Amino acid sequence: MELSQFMEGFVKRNPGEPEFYQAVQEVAASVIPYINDHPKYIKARILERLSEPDRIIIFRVCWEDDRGKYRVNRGYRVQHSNAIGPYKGGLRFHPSVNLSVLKFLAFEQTFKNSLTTLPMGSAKGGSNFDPKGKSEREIMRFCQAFMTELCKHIGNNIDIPAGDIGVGTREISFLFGQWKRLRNEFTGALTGKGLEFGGSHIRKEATGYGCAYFMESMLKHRGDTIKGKTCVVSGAGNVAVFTAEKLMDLGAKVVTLSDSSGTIYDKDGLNEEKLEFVKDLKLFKKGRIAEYSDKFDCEYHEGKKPWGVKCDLAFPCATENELFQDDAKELIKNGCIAVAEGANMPCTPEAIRVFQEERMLYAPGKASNAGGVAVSGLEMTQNTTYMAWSGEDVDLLLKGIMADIHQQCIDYGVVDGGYIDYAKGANLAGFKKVADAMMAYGVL
Ligand SMILES: NC(=O)C1=CN([C@@H]2O[C@H](COP(=O)(O)OP(=O)(O)OC[C@H]3O[C@@H](n4cnc5c(N)ncnc54)[C@H](OP(=O)(O)O)[C@@H]3O)[C@@H](O)[C@H]2O)C=CC1
Ligand SMILES: O=C(O)CCC(=O)C(=O)O
Repeated sequence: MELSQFMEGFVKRNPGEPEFYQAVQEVAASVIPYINDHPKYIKARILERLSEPDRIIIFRVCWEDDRGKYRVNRGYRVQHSNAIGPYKGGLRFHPSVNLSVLKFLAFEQTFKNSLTTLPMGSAKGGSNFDPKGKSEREIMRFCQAFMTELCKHIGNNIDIPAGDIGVGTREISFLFGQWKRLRNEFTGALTGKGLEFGGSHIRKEATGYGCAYFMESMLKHRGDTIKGKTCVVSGAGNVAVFTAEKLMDLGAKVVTLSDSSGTIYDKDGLNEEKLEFVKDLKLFKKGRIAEYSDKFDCEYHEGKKPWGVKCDLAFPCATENELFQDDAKELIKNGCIAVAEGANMPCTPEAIRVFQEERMLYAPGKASNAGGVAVSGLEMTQNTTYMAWSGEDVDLLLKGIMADIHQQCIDYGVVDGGYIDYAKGANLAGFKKVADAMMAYGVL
């Protein structure tokens, strides 16, 4: 099988979906040489089947704003694969949400969830609803309207949504409340819930903590450590702040955060007080990161990303395609030795090529940000056994899972000269488990 031939057919079947092409092409480039060596996968058309979602649900979400005006948004759930477990993946509320974005995210989730070692299939969903500037009551009404339709398609052993961009604990709480009301059952059909009603300790921290743990594993494998390193982090949401928190715990200096308006550059580095300010500002008050520079008197670069700042380690934690080829070159010029993706697909293919040609440590999101969904899996286990584990216990399990994912990347990712191609390793290890399950089921 040839990559170009496969992609030609794929693009024809999915017109106008650039993010989906990007994600599929990246995986197909790693997987095709492997399946050419294992023709049973070609005969079973596993790659064609794996790049076609099981099901896509699209629905109208009608709600009333605070002025009594009726509003209409579009809701989606892409149930990509339940080959190795129930559908599982986040919900995104952002004006940029469309089918291409959700299909790429659900596709990526397939390999990520496979890597976690837990029995989870893959999905992604959301809406083009923009939470910015909406009152809490508007957000609640929207979430209730969204769940009124979504509840017909999810459930404990069917599909278990969680948060993503624009969907944090507050939104999950509104969604879960409506689920419970409509279904008249208290089951853990969403993860990322509040601790009082079935949520897991460390879920909100897990994606960021896991990303820092993954970086620590990559550095350790090269005989190095996070301690003393200067780090640039993009974003200022859930993933970014908890990546920064764990990096600081591990002895690093974090000098940037950003949002869609600009970047703060704090030469002295964040500390506990500053990070608490950011959590309150971005996760609760939904303010702008520029307010950090007013409060702590540091540089603010309007409209800029953090990639021009001198650093040892970089963590893109905001959104897809936020780090381009020139940014990658700039990072290398400024001394950066390693990149771990907290976001999904934040580096463009050209940027990744630059990192890999330089033999830098580069961790793809499907490996380095898998800690979030892994702890979601642990939340599901706690819910179904009516248990609540301590934060220490969950953190220990998270560390073990991230170390296991790192090992899988090594097992499948060693290339010429001993360089670890973490992207290839993650794609192949993630692929093999799902593909073998599909083979076992026969023609489905
Ligand atoms: N939450 C989770 O558990 C997981 C999340 N991820 C991924 O991590 C990334 C961040 O998610 P999360 O932290 O949960 O989301 P949040 O909504 O908490 O934060 C998103 C952050 O990214 C910024 N951002 C969003 N869109 C853009 C854009 N188009 N350009 C520039 N900045 C942007 C936001 O800025 P602003 O405030 O201005 O909008 C905000 O700072 C996403 O790629 C997500 O898919 C991956 C694994 C798990
Ligand atoms: O916790 C989950 O189910 C999903 C998290 C997520 O959306 C992701 O891994 O991208």
